[in-house]
Amino acid sequence: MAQSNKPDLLIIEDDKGLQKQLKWSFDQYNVILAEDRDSALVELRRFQPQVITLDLGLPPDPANASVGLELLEEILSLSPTSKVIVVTGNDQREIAMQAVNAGAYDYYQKPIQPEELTLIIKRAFELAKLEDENRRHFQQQKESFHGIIATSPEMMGVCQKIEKVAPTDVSVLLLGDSGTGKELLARAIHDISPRRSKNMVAINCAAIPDNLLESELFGYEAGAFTGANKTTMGKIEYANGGTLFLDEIGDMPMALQAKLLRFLQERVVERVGGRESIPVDVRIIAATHHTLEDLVNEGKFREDLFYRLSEVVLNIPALSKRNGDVVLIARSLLEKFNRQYSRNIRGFSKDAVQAMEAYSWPGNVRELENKIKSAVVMSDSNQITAKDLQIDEAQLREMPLNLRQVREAAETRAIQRAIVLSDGNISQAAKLLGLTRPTLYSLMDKYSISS
Ligand SMILES: Nc1ncnc2c1ncn2[C@@H]1O[C@H](COP(=O)(O)OP(=O)(O)OP(=O)(O)O)[C@@H](O)[C@H]1O
Repeated sequence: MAQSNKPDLLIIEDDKGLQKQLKWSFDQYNVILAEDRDSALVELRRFQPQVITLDLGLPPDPANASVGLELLEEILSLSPTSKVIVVTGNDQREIAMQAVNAGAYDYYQKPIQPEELTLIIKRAFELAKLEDENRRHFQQQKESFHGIIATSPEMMGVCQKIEKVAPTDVSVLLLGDSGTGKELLARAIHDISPRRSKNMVAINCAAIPDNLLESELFGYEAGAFTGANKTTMGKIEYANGGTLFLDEIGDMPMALQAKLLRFLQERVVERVGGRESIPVDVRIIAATHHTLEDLVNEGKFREDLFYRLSEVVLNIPALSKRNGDVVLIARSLLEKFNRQYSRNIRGFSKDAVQAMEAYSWPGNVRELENKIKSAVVMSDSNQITAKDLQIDEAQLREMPLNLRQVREAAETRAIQRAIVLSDGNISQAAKLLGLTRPTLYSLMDKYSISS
């Protein structure tokens, strides 16, 4: 069933006639009806509506508000951000106040006038939206470090290193597969550095033909070659005072590597066809998905340049190696594309979350970005499903969902690490793990770990 982008409104009402009337009156919302406690809880879990109207007189005892008040508590504990408007009988003001005291957003006394109730509902939606935006904003500030969204220890470590290295002028080499965020990280380094008010200039050494790369980097004088009509500054000069980001440095031709090395040693550029030495002050950040040592061994990359560029090396882990990051980044991307394409998709279905966690993400964050963008544009529902993400099932990693298996794998890893860190000293390892020696021995026995 195709669903609309209308906001979900859950109406909990046991009077069939009234249900019909309300559904008809509120057609600007996606009205979900529930007639008793059980069906209300099912729909609440399914839709997590921002606004709910709750008639306190529910079966099995519609004359009494006790079932309704209990349900109100359950709703608020399951979905604390939902705005609940309680509906009571005309003579039940005291009960209505009790409900508001318990956390209901507002109350409305029967008989229902749809226009009046519409106003209260509309206000509740506006407030819910505002609160939602504030929460997301706060959450994003907490989780985003200069645009880098991360919660995994692996990426937290990278961010900490970036904070340390940024204020200095040392050359940084970022190593990681395509789409892992190398350019984003380079930008973060520039943004935190004292050079932030000057340019960060990025050049992709793999994307520019060899014969043009030199003039792109170093600039050229008028008449230096056919078509060089006027003297033009190169990227290095543009970055003066700021940062030069050399992406895919492993693809730089050997001849140019020599010229770059000379620049790094002397800190002056000579434009193509020029004689003047122009001093330039730039901080260099380079990145590659190649293993540069291999290229050095194969004679394709200069060893002396490699050492110049790699004063600090940061390894950027693949997305599949970042514990907990995929769903976090996916949520933030969903927000971004909802705004960009004026959609109102509320979240991801359970199977989408499972598929995202089990997928190997060979294209890393860029692939995640593409999949979410396409799902946001194409989805007919208010939730993104695994099918919307078009995740290739053959690429799903085996992920145990059985908690015992997960715990055992985690315990094995922690014990192995502790033993390595304490050089095989079991007393020391037990201390690190917060265990007694006999307990550690019995766990090592259980998981067949030797010291
Ligand atoms: N941790 C992250 N949080 C949010 N967005 C991210 C993150 N990492 C990467 N991205 C986004 O993913 C996309 C790809 O990142 P980026 O271009 O920095 O990767 P890259 O490693 O430089 O890729 P390539 O090697 O292919 O040039 C960008 O749109 C970037 O903003």
